[in-house]
Amino acid sequence: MTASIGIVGASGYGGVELLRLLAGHPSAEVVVVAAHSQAGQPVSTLFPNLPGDRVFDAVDLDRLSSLDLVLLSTPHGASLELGAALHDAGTRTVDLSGAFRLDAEAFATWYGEAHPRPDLAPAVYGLPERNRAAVAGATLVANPGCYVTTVLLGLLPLAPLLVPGSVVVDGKSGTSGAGRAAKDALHATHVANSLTAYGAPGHRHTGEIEAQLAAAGSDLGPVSFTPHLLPIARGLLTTSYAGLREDVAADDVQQALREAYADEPFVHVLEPGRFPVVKAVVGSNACQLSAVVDPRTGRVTVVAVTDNLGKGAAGQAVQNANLLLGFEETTGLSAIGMYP
Ligand SMILES: NC(=O)C1=CN([C@@H]2O[C@H](COP(=O)(O)OP(=O)(O)OC[C@H]3O[C@@H](n4cnc5c(N)ncnc54)[C@H](OP(=O)(O)O)[C@@H]3O)[C@@H](O)[C@H]2O)C=CC1
Ligand SMILES: CC(=O)N[C@@H](CCC(=O)OP(=O)(O)O)C(=O)O
Repeated sequence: MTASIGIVGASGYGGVELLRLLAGHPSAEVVVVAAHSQAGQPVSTLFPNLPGDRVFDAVDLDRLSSLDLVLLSTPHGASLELGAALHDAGTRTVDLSGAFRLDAEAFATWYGEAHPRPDLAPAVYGLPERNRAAVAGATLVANPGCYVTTVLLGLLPLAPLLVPGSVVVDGKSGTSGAGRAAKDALHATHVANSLTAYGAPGHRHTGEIEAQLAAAGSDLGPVSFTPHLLPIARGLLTTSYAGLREDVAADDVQQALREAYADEPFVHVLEPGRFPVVKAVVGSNACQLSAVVDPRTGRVTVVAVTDNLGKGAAGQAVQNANLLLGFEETTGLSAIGMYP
């Protein structure tokens, strides 16, 4: 079977990565590449890695709802509208934005606006390593945030071992995490040879991390999260610190991680003392992580890396699409990272 796929937001960074990945997918045909301001423009003008004469389509909901699956790689405002309409039409949809990741109350807190469709908030949370059965049966899937994916893959297996209120997360992202729209702070002259923090306290991903830890049965209370902007195009590294409960040994930490990911194709646990490298996962759907326990402080430090456009966005969206369409979960995602 070949599935007909539509991408909305194809002219953005998530969109171009979806196009790249799906070009290598044996059972998916991308029949709609919809954009907003770029509709009518040749794809290759924006994205030289996609030569040819294909032109960005305009958004046509009737056309989209006739497809096997739609990927929304749009700002959350557009996703709120399109995701709800596609859900109501019964069209399987993966939304890469934050529109449907939180319940309505948390959405209002972290996004500063009322959710227009509380009945869809939250949709099925598309972290396959935790939720693959629910994803497979869903109509609307909320793809997790890039920082959140990276943090959760490290913290979720350890959550029962941690002290509530003790979680501190430091995240660092390449500039493609902010999307294609030119922003002064992302200009090469600001970013190159530099490093800065932003958005703390109160970055939206804080609420998503807290909600997912609680949904997994480990309400660890408020989390401190500070993101930083790395002078690289893509790739993301998170360092999470948390206090360990009194009777937890360093071996318990390693065992929890190994057990959680023994059979996972995309999550690789490194031995303690080996730290993951961003470059090793760029271009792939992988997450690499490792944890070390400091007996002096009683805290664990978990370091994890992903490609923000891979496992942090488009790669994970393809993984979710495979589950929704009944394909092998890894289809089209076999590329390993580029190194050096
Ligand atoms: N970049 C990343 O690493 C990650 C991004 N995300 C999320 O994925 C989504 C896409 O991000 P990203 O690709 O980086 O963003 P970009 O800014 O690069 O792209 C946004 C896309 O949305 C389109 N768009 C804007 N407004 C509308 C609208 N009203 N209707 C239809 N399409 C619209 C744009 O079209 P046009 O250019 O033609 O105007 C463009 O194709 C966002 O919600 C983002 O938060 C999630 C995880 C990681
Ligand atoms: C570098 C950079 O600016 N990163 C973005 C990543 C967030 C993102 O992409 O948003 P969602 O995953 O929630 O949709 C930011 O911090 O806002």
